[in-house]
Amino acid sequence: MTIWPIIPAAGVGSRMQADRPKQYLTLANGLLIDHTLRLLLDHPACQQVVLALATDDPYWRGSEFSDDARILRVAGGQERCHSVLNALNAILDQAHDDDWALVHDVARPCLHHSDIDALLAAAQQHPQGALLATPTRDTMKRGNSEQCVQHTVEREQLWHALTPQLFPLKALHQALEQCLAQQLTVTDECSAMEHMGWQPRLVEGRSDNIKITRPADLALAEWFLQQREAPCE
Ligand SMILES: Nc1ccn([C@@H]2O[C@H](COP(=O)(O)OP(=O)(O)OP(=O)(O)O)[C@@H](O)[C@H]2O)c(=O)n1
Ligand SMILES: C[C@](O)(CO)[C@H](O)COP(=O)(O)O
Repeated sequence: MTIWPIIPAAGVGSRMQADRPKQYLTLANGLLIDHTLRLLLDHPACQQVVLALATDDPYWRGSEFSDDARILRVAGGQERCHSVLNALNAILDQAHDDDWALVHDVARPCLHHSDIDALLAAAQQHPQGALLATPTRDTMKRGNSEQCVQHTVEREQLWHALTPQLFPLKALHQALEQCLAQQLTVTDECSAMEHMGWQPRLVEGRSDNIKITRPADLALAEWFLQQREAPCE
């Protein structure tokens, strides 16, 4: 059984409002993309990485991993789900039936190996796959188009989906293909598996595994990354 790490990194980072895609911003003395690549490649289960990059990405050559043979580059797609499907298509003929895909956003550089280990352990016990998630802490509201409260959402068993998400590779490929053929909205791999009737395991992950999305996320991520280098680490 092989784990295939897939990193969707072909986004433009529009919500970040920066002069370049957010994965190429510098945090804690390194490119965001390099922090994410390094943490995955340093994990024993990740011998190589399938990296989906924008076809016109001029920044990749600035990565310290741009010549790293452990990275298989594939063309990203219009949306995140298309980038992930392109990555799966690129490796499908090499994959065995018992291989798994571990999909992790490049925009989540603060991931810890302990969470990867917990996810791998959970998936060994749960054939329908698993994803890192954190329980919601706040009272949740559903708003309307006027940004007024429609109702309070029951928060019992309400989770924030994170990444990595870990699924049998060929099942994920089939699920994504079917969802995209039906033009279903798929914002994470778990959504596609749910459409197939699967019930993946929720694995509680660290709340510092944030997705860098908006400018305010940068300072927090910088601090988290600096803590990783703290002597006690
Ligand atoms: N066509 C796309 C869009 C997004 N992603 C990746 O999917 C992850 C999560 O997406 P998001 O945080 O939304 O990144 P962006 O799409 O770049 O951000 P925005 O929505 O603000 O433009 C990111 O690592 C991003 O690079 C991708 O590989 N291909
Ligand atoms: C995959 C994800 O990070 C899980 O929370 C999230 O769905 C990505 O969403 P985005 O809009 O592509 O950032």
